[in-house]
Amino acid sequence: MSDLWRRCLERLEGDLSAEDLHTWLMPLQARDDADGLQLFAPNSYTLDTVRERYLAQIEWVLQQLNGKPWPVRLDVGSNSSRPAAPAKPVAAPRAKVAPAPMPAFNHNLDPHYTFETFVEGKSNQLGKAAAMQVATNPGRAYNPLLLYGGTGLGKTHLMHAAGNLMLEHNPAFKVMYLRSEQFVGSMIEALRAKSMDEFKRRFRSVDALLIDDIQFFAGKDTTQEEFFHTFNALFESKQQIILTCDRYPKEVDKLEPRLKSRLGWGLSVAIEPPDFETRAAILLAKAHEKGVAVDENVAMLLAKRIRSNVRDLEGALNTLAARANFYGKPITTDFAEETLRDLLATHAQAITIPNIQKITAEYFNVRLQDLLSKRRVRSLARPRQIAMTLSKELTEHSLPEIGEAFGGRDHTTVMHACKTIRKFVETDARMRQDWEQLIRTLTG
Ligand SMILES: Nc1ncnc2c1ncn2[C@@H]1O[C@H](COP(=O)(O)OP(=O)(O)OP(=O)(O)O)[C@@H](O)[C@H]1O
Repeated sequence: MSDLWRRCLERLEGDLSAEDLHTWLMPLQARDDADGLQLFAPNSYTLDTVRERYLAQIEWVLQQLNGKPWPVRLDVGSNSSRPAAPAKPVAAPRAKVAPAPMPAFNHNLDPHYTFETFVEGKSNQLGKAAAMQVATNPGRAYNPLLLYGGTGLGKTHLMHAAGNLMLEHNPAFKVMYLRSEQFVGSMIEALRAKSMDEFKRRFRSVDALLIDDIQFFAGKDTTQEEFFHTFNALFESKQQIILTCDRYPKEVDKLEPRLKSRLGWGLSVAIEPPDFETRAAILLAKAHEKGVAVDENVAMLLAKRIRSNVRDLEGALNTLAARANFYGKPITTDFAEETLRDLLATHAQAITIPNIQKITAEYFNVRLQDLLSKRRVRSLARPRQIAMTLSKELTEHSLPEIGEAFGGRDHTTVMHACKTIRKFVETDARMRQDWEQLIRTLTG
C-alpha cells in the first residue's frame, strides 16, 4: 500500500465511522507518484460514492500531510491494472506517462442533477425558480438561498442543478458542494492539524458554497461559530451561499440565534411533497432516464400508492426494473403489484382515516374522543381541521365520508377545513412544519 495513502487513512480514522472507512475507503488501492495520488475503486458505484462523499476530505488530509495541495485521481481498476487506455499508444515507461489533467477545482457536483432532469410541480416550482435565478446571477439574486423541507424531496438535486448551471455559464467558477458532515469533518481535521488558517482560506476562496443538510450543525458550537464567520465573509464579498435544511431553520433546536437570523437574510423556500400528478411525472422521467420501459398505468399506480417522497418512489422503480430484468418480463401493473406487494402494503397501511385521527391526536397531544367530538375550542378545532385535510389529501375518501368519520359532520365543514389548512400551510411556517411532520409520520 502507498505510504501516503496509509497515513491518510490513519488520519481519516478519527473523522469517519469504522463502517464508512471499511465500506468505502479500505477497498481502494493506491499508487502515488510525483504528480499526486491515484486511487483505484473496485467499481463505479464505489468510485462515485468516494468522489461525492469523501474526496474533499481526502484532498484536505493529503494537503496537510504534504504541506501543499496534492492532486488525487480516481479511477475504476486496480493498482496492478494498467491505467485507463491512453488515447495513443505510449511507448515510454509509466513514470513518463502524462497524468490525466486534474480538474481545476473539485466542486463535488453530480452532473446528473440538473434543471433539465428536475420535474417541476406545484410543490417545488418556487424552489426551482429561485435556484435558477441564483445560478444565473450568483451572489446577487438571493443570498443565501435556503431550500428546506422533508427528506427525499429534491433539495439536493436542486442545489447541484444550481451549481452545474453556474459552471455551465462559467466553467472557471469555483463552486464547492459539500454535505454539512464534510464541513464538520474538515474543520475537526484542521483544528487537530492546527491549520485553521488554511481551512478558512479554502472555504472563503470559493465563488459559491453549497452546504447540504445544515440541521447537522445543531449542537455543534465550534462548527457553528466557524460557519458563522465563513458565512459573513462570503456574504460580504457577494459570494453565493446555498443551503438546505430538513425543516425551517428557525425550528432547528440548538442552532445559534445569530446564525438563524443570518439564514433569513436571503430567501428561504419550502420544498413540499409532490402531488399525485408530479409524482407520476417524476416517475416517468426517471424511468426514461434509466431506460426502463414503464407505461403510464404503472406510473399512476406507484404515484398513487407511494406518497412519502421521491426517493421512495425511485427506490420502487429501481426494484421493479431489477426484477423485470432478472425475470425477463415487461413491467405491467400486475407485475408491479406482485413485485412490490409488501412495499405497497406498508405504504397503504398507515393511511386510513382512523390512523390519521390517531396520529394527529397524538401529535397535538389531545384525546382521540375530543378530536372527534363536537367541541369547538381552538385547541381541538385546529387539529381536527388538520386531520380532516390529511384525510382528504392522503385517502380516496369523499368529503361526506370524511365528515361522517369525524363525528357526523357535514361535507361543507370538511371543505372549509381543507381550504383553511391549505392556506395556513402556505403562509404560516409553524403550521407548515406540523403539516409536513404529520405527512412524514403517516407516509414514511
Ligand atoms: N422534482 C424532481 N424531479 C426529478 N427528480 C427528483 C425530484 N425531486 C426529487 N427527485 C429525486 O429524488 C431523489 C432524492 O432527492 P434529493 O436527494 O434531492 O432529496 P433531498 O430533499 O435532498 O433529501 P435529503 O434531505 O434526505 O437529503 C434524487 O434522486 C432526486 O433526483
